[in-house]
Amino acid sequence: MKYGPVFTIYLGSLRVVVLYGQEAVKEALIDQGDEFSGRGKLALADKLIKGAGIIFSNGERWKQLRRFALTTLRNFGMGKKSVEERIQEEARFLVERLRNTHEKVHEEIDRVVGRSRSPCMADRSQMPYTDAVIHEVQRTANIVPMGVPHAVTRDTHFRHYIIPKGTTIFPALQSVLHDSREFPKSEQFNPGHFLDENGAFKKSDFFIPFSAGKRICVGEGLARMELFLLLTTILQNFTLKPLVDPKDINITLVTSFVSNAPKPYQLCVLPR
Ligand code: HEM
Repeated sequence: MKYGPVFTIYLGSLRVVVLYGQEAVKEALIDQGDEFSGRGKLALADKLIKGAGIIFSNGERWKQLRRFALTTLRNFGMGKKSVEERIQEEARFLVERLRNTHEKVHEEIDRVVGRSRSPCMADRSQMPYTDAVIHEVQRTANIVPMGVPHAVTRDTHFRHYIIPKGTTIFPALQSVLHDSREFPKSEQFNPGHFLDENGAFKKSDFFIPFSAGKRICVGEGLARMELFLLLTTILQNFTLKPLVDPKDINITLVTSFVSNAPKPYQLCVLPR
């Protein structure tokens, strides 16, 4: 089915506007960031969370909670050395307990990090292939395909629409992460989507698993640090071997609530 960049659907009696594709999502969440910074309603979240916490709060309360969260995360050292050390410790702990994503990742880890020390964030810039693999995992296994709902904070002129204040907005992150203009054969897992012809890492404006604009994920820096340090530490020490041929593993994601999760499957963790 072909969708336009802005369309309306009904979830029961709730009228919802969906933003589809990179241009519409960027225009709304970044260029008109203020208007689209409200949080939309989710019946289940209303029932369970009752508007508490950052994710489902709005207005002044949200601003204060967000400021507080960012300051606390910064004080805690998000994206800085102290957290890096804590994640390295966690990764070493994992390694102690456990002792092929791809040979190329192993090769890069052996060349840049070696076997005698823990990987650190400074290594990432010299490991374009590993960085591209992590980006491609997040792109293909996007855990929040429709984004978390937003709401417009006032009557908003967007393209040729007037969107009434309070309307729920779903920025369809999946439509950006799977845009075939940016990611040819977008349904296939291919780290080459994030590499240029010389094998250097290539940034993409279409890579938005953490969303964009004023409500962008507060934990992005921490999550990206964890993904890099945990994956590299595990692969530095182990080869992961599925019990069946990798092409027979069903990687279709299971959707529940607003999130996607991979199906569980078994693999062997072999010391290298
Ligand atoms: C791979 C891991 C993660 C992914 C893919 C992810 C993705 C997202 C997405 C898509 C949103 C919705 C943004 C929007 O409303 O447009 C979000 C919001 C949020 N995330 Fe994350 N997240 C991750 C990890 C984390 C971590 C580790 C933390 C905490 C340290 C965190 C804290 C939050 C908070 C507090 C919000 C709400 C922000 C707000 O409403 O202003 N996330 N995240």
